[in-house]
Amino acid sequence: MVLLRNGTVVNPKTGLNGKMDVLIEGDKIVEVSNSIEIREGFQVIDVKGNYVFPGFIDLHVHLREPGFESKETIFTGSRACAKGGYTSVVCMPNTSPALHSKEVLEHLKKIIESDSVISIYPAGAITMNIAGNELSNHDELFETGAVALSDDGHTTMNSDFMRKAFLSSRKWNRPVMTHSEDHEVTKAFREKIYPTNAESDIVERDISLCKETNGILHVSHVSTDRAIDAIKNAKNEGLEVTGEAAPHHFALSNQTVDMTSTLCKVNPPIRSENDRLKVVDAIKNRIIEVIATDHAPHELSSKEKSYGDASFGISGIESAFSVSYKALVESGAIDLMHLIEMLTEKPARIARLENVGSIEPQYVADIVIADLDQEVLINSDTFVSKGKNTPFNGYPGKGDILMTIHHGKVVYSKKSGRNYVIR
Ligand SMILES: NC(=O)N[C@@H](CC(=O)O)C(=O)O
Ligand SMILES: [Zn+2]
Repeated sequence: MVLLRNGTVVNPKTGLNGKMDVLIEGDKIVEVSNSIEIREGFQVIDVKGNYVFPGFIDLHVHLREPGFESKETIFTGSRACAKGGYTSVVCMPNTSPALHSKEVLEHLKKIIESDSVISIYPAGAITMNIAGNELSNHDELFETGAVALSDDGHTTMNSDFMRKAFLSSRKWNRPVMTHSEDHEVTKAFREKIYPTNAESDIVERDISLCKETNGILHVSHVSTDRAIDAIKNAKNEGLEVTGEAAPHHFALSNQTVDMTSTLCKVNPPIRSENDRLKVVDAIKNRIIEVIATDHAPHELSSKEKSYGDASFGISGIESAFSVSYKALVESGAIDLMHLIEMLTEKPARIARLENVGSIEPQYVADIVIADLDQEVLINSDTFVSKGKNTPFNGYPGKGDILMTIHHGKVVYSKKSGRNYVIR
């Protein structure tokens, strides 16, 4: 039995916010109450002065395996997630081979079982090779454990295939997760920043297909004014449409970073201050309900190229919490409970993950302990991810992850447990 003592528990699902002890037995939480008596055989971790949250859940990460092991592996990526406070993530299918068949998903599952320190749930590809030419077998993907369908950066341009994906989403009660980018528009912008309409047009198309098919849509990394309006209207109409935002879209804008640097090259792009403020506003108003990192690790050599040739993406899982706490809570946009809801309860609900995302009896013991007084200057040299590609170097974050517990086991501890008195 492990007893987390004297911490401040913030748990959006039950509305709990206060000093509480948490008792863990094996991989489950068994008790949450004001004061739990220490009994023989308890391992006590005194977390006085620190916060206790449900383990974070990220609906959009790229862990690169199989196929791109020089960028990240399940081994390195899962440890990077643990260091960021994440205990469950949904990994995107743009691997090689793509996550488009039972065979590939089963192969990935084996790697996860042997190498991962956290829970990793795959998103299956909508089309074979995420190439947009042939549908994958959605039933087979869901039967093999996919929690969503997505072609991610390779937007499914064929509307009929998208219709089929939405019909599968309703049949399996699982979301289609879309990276919205009209390739007909962006192909003319190879050397330049992609325009907002490339995103907004596809979000509008997908919402209308979702409506027509009664599907389930989760819009990934939303970054434009018009996409947000479309999601807001869809929600008002009662459609099952949700949206997520990435830290680089609500914390950075083209006013604050050097947009010619390839470290800022990401899809969708970092946009104007007006778009950034609109994303923050949509978070405040719960039009955007989830924070997802779009963790996209790359070797630095693929960034040390001309702008047009460099890879898109930001390695974001290890900076996400400090950046989000600083940019959203310290700035006064939202309160701590709301931030934790966006990192735990809401993503659990959207991905239909059961018994995670809350600190309550019978839930899985996925827990993160944080020091919210700690300033954290983001420094990619400290990343355990293979991807050091971030525009956040030097960003003055706030809030440090001290310990991450997955299924009752400590999978990350800032100083190998020495932060705490363990008796
Ligand atoms: N988001 C990114 O900028 N990059 C993603 C791919 C993608 O979604 O386009 C990646 O896999 O690196
Ligand atoms: Zn994407």
